[in-house]
Amino acid sequence: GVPGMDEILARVVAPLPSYETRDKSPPPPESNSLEFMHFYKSLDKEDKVGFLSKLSQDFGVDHRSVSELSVKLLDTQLRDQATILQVEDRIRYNLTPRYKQLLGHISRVEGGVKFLVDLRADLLEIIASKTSESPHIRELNGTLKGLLSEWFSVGLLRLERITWQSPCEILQKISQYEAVHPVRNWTDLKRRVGPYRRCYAFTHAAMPGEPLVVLHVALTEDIADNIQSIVREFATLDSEEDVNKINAAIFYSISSTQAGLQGVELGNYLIKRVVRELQSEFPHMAQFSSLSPIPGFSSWLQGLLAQYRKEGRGSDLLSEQEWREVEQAVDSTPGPPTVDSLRKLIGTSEWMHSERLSGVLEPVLMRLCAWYLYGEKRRGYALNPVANFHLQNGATMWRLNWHADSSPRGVANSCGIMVNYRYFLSETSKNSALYLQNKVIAASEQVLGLVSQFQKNSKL
Ligand SMILES: CC(C)(COP(=O)(O)OP(=O)(O)O)[C@@H](O)C(=O)NCCC(N)=O
Repeated sequence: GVPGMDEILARVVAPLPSYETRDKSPPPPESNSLEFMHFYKSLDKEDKVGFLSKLSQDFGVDHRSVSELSVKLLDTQLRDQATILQVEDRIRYNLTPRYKQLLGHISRVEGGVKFLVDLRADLLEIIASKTSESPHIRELNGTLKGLLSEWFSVGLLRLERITWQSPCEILQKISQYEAVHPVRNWTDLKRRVGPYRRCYAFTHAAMPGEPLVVLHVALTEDIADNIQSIVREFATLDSEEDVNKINAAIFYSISSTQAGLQGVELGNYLIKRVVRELQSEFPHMAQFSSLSPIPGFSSWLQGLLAQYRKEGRGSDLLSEQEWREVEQAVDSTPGPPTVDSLRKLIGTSEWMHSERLSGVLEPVLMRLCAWYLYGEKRRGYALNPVANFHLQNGATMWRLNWHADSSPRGVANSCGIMVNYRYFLSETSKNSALYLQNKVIAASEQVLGLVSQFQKNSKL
């Protein structure tokens, strides 16, 4: 245990005022919140778990009073509506965890909201790492997520466009937070906020100077099919005159910066907000799409090949013709190629530089990748987290792009393939509902065609 923990909790976590005095009791002194924050920050990770367990378990809902009131409600079922509503309101009030009042008080002191965002990040880490399986910890996380969702609702967020004239401390953070295509140097960063580019972030008054989620956009003639043309291109010297070179907005990187705001859907709101911003700047713009990585495809593929080999079904993955082509292309290994030679082939990036080999592998890898994105599920939703994110937003799985990312990371993670999730504005809310409720994936003819090729080949 943590010395002084019980004492500080009993003193600082004010009891829930009685139902009768709920609107009349003054808030506890700000010093209580400040002391709580200071104490918590002084704890090491292990003690934080103990502290949060105690807070959530002993300072939550008074279960006895709720059950007593529930019995009363059963009695009054026969009474008039007013009485029933009264008892229900008492139950509603008594279902407020005692610590929820404390969280509200903390949010009103300087730096309190940021403290609570970081506290939720601790809770999420405790839950994800199964350090604690306590249902009270999960309940505390749920309560805090509810409060954060209210405080960070889209109406209270500020959209900021980041340019080369933005303060250095913001530009530095944009560079540091970039999670998808790491910024290499100042020149690289300058290009990402320069001509034919846009960079937007949501900020919140309670966390000044902190970009909560960052979206990088490329303004292009049509929907980009490779990332090098976006992040590798030498800075275009001309300014952004040529407006008819701008017909499409490509979201090529989005990153949330606060782990504690996971589940608050900031990225989705930012994309929709930026679309509106770009439509007002470029009224004729009609194409909005991501250019997304496919993290996890290569490792999934290695697993699939191993599984097929174990089950002796290796030959199912490729047609006779394709196996022969692979055999000819890798003339080094004697005898007919096996799944192993295919695994070795894909294990390095050599094949990318051989015109012949990549020609042979293209149809195979494209249909396997289409299946990975469209067919592989986790609890019914897309297994790939980036696909799941865009599909939840209502985007359409629109186009797989071969040789889209020739960087070592791109080849290692997804055999160089990237995917466009396209935002057809009139369809996003319908697609999002169909996906979330019925787990239906909106996909284009190209994607569905590749998926059916996989299914024909693998007799799945
Ligand atoms: C993709 C992101 C921005 C989605 O964030 P958000 O919209 O807040 O979703 P959620 O965290 O509320 O589920 C977030 O998951 C993230 O930063 N992922 C790592 C970088 C990436 N783009 O995959």
